[in-house]
Amino acid sequence: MTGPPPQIARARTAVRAALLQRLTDLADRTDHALHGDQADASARIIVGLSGGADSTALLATTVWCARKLGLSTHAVIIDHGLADDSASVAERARTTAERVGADQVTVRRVQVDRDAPGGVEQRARTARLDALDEIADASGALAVLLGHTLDDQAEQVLLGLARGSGARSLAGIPRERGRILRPFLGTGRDETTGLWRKDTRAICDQLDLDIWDDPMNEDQDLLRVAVRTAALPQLQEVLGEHVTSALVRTADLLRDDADVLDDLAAEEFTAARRHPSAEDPDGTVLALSATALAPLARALRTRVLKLAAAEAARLGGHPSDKSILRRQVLAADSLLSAYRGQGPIPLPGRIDVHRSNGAILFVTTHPAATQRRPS
Ligand SMILES: Nc1ncnc2c1ncn2[C@@H]1O[C@H](COP(=O)(O)OP(=O)(O)OP(=O)(O)O)[C@@H](O)[C@H]1O
Repeated sequence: MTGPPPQIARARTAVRAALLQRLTDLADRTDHALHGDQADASARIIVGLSGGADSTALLATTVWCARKLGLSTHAVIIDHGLADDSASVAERARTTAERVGADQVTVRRVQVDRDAPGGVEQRARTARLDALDEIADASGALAVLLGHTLDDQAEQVLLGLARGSGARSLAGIPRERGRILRPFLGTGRDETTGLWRKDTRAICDQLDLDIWDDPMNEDQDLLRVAVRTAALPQLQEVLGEHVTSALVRTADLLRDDADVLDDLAAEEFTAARRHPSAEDPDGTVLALSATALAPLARALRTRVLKLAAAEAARLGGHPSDKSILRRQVLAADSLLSAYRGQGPIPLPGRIDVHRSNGAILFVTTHPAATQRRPS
């Protein structure tokens, strides 16, 4: 007896591993005993289906694996309403989902404002993830699976390098965040545990599945398209075919480093934080001990400062979606590493950072909070 083609076998291993890991994590957290390999038969796995090759291959594989594990599969197709034919594309995906045997199929229309400032692509993504989240909440889904591939990962790392990003950003797209899982990114142990775009296409060919190539992919996210169609192929020509695998490996190595550094920084942040003082009973001024932070390595100091800035913005009611620029972090860090009476240093989220009496103070400049600002 011959087994399935290698791409299908690899996809099954990847999806099964991701689902089992999720079930184990949930069982550890809730102390629910798993009955061998089997879980609650009504437990749902949502698959985000665009109708493209990646998510179609993911759905077909998930239906197969979920049945073996006693789980049910719910395909969710988000219609962003951005193209004239978006409803018929969604219906086409619904037909495919029914054909591969999804237990439930939902098409959800979302509103995406085409004319608002900022990228329409980003707004569509946010609306899509919000809708998936809402549907997952409503059905109590155990996991939401997305079809990102190793090619997406390599592109993400290259885009990060082009921006001069640090370890967290070069760690790329996470395999798992809460209930969101991306099984085709593999386990991280080596790239052969994941799937490339050519593999998902091969799976759809082998299973004779109808797939839809999004024409908007070509003009929406221009930088990403340039990386996909020009930069990466050229890099492969000059440096060798292996370059995409190498970029994926870089993401895996840096994710390990970033995880350790972020954990350490969170511990240092907690240890350096001073409790609300008499002058600031509401705790809207966030204070850190400068003496505790100064001896730390810069990689830790800057992470602690970023954590503090995010927390201060939250306390002040101005969580910022702008990330802090490197030069802003270094300016704040100079209050620790090269203090000569400088400051205040402005940061996103309407924060000013001062040094005073052996403390680094993050003060929100929101009018309601300014009244409580220390002198
Ligand atoms: N219209 C859609 N409906 C449901 N799921 C979708 C839709 N579009 C994309 N997805 C899911 O998201 C995955 C990634 O798609 P794509 O690469 O187009 O998104 P992206 O915008 O890069 O996503 P991300 O922001 O997560 O990186 C798909 O494989 C699929 O699982």
